[in-house]
Amino acid sequence: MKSLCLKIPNVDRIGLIKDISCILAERQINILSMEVKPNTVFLEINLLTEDDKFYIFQTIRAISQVIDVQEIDLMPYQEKAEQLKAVLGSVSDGIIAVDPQGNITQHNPAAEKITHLTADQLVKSSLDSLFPPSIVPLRTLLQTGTGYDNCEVINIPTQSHYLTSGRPIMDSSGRIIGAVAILKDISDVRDLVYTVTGQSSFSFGDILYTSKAMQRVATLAKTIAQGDSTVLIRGETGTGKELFAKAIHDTSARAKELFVPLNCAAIPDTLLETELFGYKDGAFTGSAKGGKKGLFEFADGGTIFLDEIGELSTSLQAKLLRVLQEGKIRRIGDTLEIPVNVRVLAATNRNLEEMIQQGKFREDLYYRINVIPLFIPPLKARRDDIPLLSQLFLRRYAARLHKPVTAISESSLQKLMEYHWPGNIRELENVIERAVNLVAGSILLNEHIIFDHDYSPTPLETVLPECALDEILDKVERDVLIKALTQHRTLRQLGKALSLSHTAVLKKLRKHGLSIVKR
Ligand SMILES: Nc1ncnc2c1ncn2[C@@H]1O[C@H](COP(=O)(O)OP(=O)(O)OP(=O)(O)O)[C@@H](O)[C@H]1O
Repeated sequence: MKSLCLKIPNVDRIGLIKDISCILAERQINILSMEVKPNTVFLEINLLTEDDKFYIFQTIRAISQVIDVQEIDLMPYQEKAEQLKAVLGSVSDGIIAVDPQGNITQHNPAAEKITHLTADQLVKSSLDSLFPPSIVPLRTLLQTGTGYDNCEVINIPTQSHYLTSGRPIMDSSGRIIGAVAILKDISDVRDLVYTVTGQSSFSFGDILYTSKAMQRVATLAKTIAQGDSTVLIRGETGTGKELFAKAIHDTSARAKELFVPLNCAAIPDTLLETELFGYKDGAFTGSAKGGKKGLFEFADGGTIFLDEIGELSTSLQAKLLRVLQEGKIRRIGDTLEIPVNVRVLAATNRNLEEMIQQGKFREDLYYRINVIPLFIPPLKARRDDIPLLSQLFLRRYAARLHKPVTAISESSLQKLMEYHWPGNIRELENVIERAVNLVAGSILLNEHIIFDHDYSPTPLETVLPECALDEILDKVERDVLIKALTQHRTLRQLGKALSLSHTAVLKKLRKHGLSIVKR
C-alpha cells in the first residue's frame, strides 16, 4: 500500500499529537512513522482513498495551533538515509559498520568490490560467518574498544587483499554500540604509494627465481633498465620475456609514463599498421572522424613493448625502422611527421639471425633493435627455479579454486624437475593449475601431474567401428585443435601452424566450442 508523508508546522501545545492521532484513528488510517520536532510534526501514514486524503488535510488543518498541512516526498529519517547512502556510495574506500554483536548494519558498494562479497552476502550477516576470526580485527575492537590502523587482511577463500582501519562507535556514556571499518584495496594502496613516492608498482621482486642463471639475467636487466636504449629480449615461449619488459619499464626513468605492450603476431598486418601509427581523418572509408592516434603516440614519453617482433611483415619492419631512426611517426594518409619519444623493448622466440639469412627479417632493423640483447634461459636450463615457481602457482590456484591443497609431494616435485618444459613457465603454470583442479586432498600427488604431451588424441581404432566418416573427421579435427591450443596463443599462430586463415581457425574453434586461452 502506498504511503503519504505529511509535514505539519504548528505552535507547540500539549495534546496536539493526540488530536492528530484521533482524527486518523476515526478514519482507520494507520500511522507508519512519526517524527516530532519543535514546531513541526512529520507523519507517514497509509494512504487509503482520495476522499480520506481530502478529509485529513481539512480536519488536521482545523486543529487549534496547527499552521498548515503539507505533503512531502520523504520523511526526515528517509532523507537522511538517502543522503547517507549517497555519501557512502561516493567514496572509493570500503565502509562496513557493525552492531555490538558483530552483525553488519551498513556497507557501501566499494566494500562489496574490495571484499569480493555480494550485497546479499554482506547485508545482515555476521562478521564471523564471512571472515575467518583470525583476520577480523573488528571483532577484537568490539571487545576492547581500541581502534586500529592499516591492518593487512588477506582472505584466501574470497581472494581479497586490503588494508583496514577500525574505530568503535560509542554512546554518550562511553558504551560500545558498534564499530566501523574502512577498507582500502591493496592495489589502490600500491597506486597511492606509487603516486606519492614514484616507487614502482611492479618490480624485479615480482619475478621469482633462485637459479644462478636467472640471477645473472636479472642483474643485467636492472642495469639495462636505468638506460634508454632499445632492448631485444630473447627466449623460448613462456620464459617470462613480457615480465622482464614490464620490470625494465617500471624500474626505468619512464616508469610514470605508459607501458604499451603489443603482440605483433596477434593482429593482422593491415590492422597492425593502424594500431602502431594511427591514421588521419578520412584516411579510408569507415575511418573514425578526427583520425586516430597510434600506439607510438599513446606511448609518448613511455615504453612500447613489441612482443613477437619476428612476426612483423617486411613492409612494417621498414616502417618501424624509420620510426626508430628518425624518432618520428606519420599517421596513415598523412604527410605530417609527429615526433615521438618512446623507448622500444622488443621480444622474440624466433631465430632472427636465421630469418635474416632467409630474407624474412631486415638486417638493418635487427641491428637497430638488438642494441642490448637479453637472453632469458629456458626452464629446463634452470631447474632450480621449479620448486619455487611450482609453490607460487600452487598457492595461486589453490586460492582461486578454493582448494585446501598446500603441498607438493616429493615424487611429484621430482616428476616436475625431470620434465623438459617446452612451454616453459607458462606450461608449468598450466600443469599446476590442472593438478590443483584434480587434487582432492591437501597434497598434490604424482597422479595429478599431467603434462601437455600426455593428452594424446583419440586413437582412431576406438572411433572407427561405430562412427560415420564425418564423425571420425570431426573427432580428429577437435583433437588436433585441442593439441594446437596447448601450444599456440593467438589465432594467427594457430592459423600458421594449421595452414588455415584466421577466419577458418575461428570458425573451427566455434564449431567445437573451443577458444584461445587468454592469460
Ligand atoms: N620468474 C617468474 N616468476 C613468476 N611468474 C613468471 C616468471 N616467469 C614467467 N612467469 C609467468 O609465466 C607466464 C609467461 O610469462 P610471459 O608472458 O612473460 O612469457 P613470454 O616469454 O613473454 O611468452 P611468449 O613468448 O609466449 O609471449 C606469465 O603468466 C608470467 O607471469
